[in-house]
Amino acid sequence: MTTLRVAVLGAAGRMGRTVVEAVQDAPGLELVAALDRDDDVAALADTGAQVAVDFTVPSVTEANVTALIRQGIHAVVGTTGWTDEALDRLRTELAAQPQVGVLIAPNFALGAVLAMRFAAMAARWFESAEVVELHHPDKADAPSGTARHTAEAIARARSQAGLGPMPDATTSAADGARGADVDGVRVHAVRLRGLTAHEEILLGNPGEQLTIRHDSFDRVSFMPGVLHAVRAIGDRPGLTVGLDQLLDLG
Ligand SMILES: NC(=O)c1ccc[n+]([C@@H]2O[C@H](COP(=O)([O-])OP(=O)(O)OC[C@H]3O[C@@H](n4cnc5c(N)ncnc54)[C@H](O)[C@@H]3O)[C@@H](O)[C@H]2O)c1
Ligand SMILES: O=C(O)C1=N[C@H](C(=O)O)CCC1
Repeated sequence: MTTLRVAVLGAAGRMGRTVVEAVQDAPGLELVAALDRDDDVAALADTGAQVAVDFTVPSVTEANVTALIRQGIHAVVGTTGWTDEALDRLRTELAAQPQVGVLIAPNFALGAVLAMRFAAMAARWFESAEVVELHHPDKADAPSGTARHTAEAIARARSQAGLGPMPDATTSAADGARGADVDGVRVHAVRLRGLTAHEEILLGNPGEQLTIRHDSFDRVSFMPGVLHAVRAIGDRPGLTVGLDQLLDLG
């Protein structure tokens, strides 16, 4: 079996530390670099890294991934905060390095990926849908990348089914009381000590409710998805958004 040389960016962080351990324990993978703030991503090719995993912060991840692409290193990215404009800039970078693969995924937990898929399947059959995400209070961004991705998928499914705006008679609300509006879907963010990463999708019809809930109790929940992506990304040139694209979900 040939060994795949892997680097981790954000290696001192909560996710980075877990990824470092997972890569060290994974058959067929070799950890060749563990970088954090102040390390030089632009010199990573010197380590022989073939794939780099980025769990850093939204303000630096685009510069990191751009540096990886320019060195011909595949990227598996869990850092949140990506905008459509930033994704377009990556596509432009990738056009000049057509052999390089980049995966950007807001959530690597297999259950979370399925919850998003189930929510998108269900969305067209319900009058109302709202998303509640619940995370540890050390998280920088709100709403979570996963909740944004979920809300966008619900909005897309509703639009494709010809559904209009959801019923909501609110005419007066305190700031934030109705959550953030993501493509017309309300998203509510809870920050609570003791939590890790959780999401509930609430779908309502007259007389019934469907709740789809996923809980990550520990960061090890993200590792099977990360390792799967590390092994798969070299065969998937270009930009891929969402781990579901690598799971053969149909
Ligand atoms: N996709 C997923 O499944 C998933 C799961 C958990 C967290 N996340 C996301 O991953 C990101 C990191 O989360 P976390 O909880 O590990 O955060 P964290 O704050 O614990 O870790 C971030 C690390 O990045 C480092 N860093 C900052 N600038 C850097 C740079 N220029 N180069 C290299 N490293 C740098 C920091 O020093 C820190 O060690 C967040 O955006 C979070 O939302 C995604
Ligand atoms: O702990 C975090 O931060 C997480 N961020 C991701 C998000 O924003 O969706 C995924 C879950 C954990």
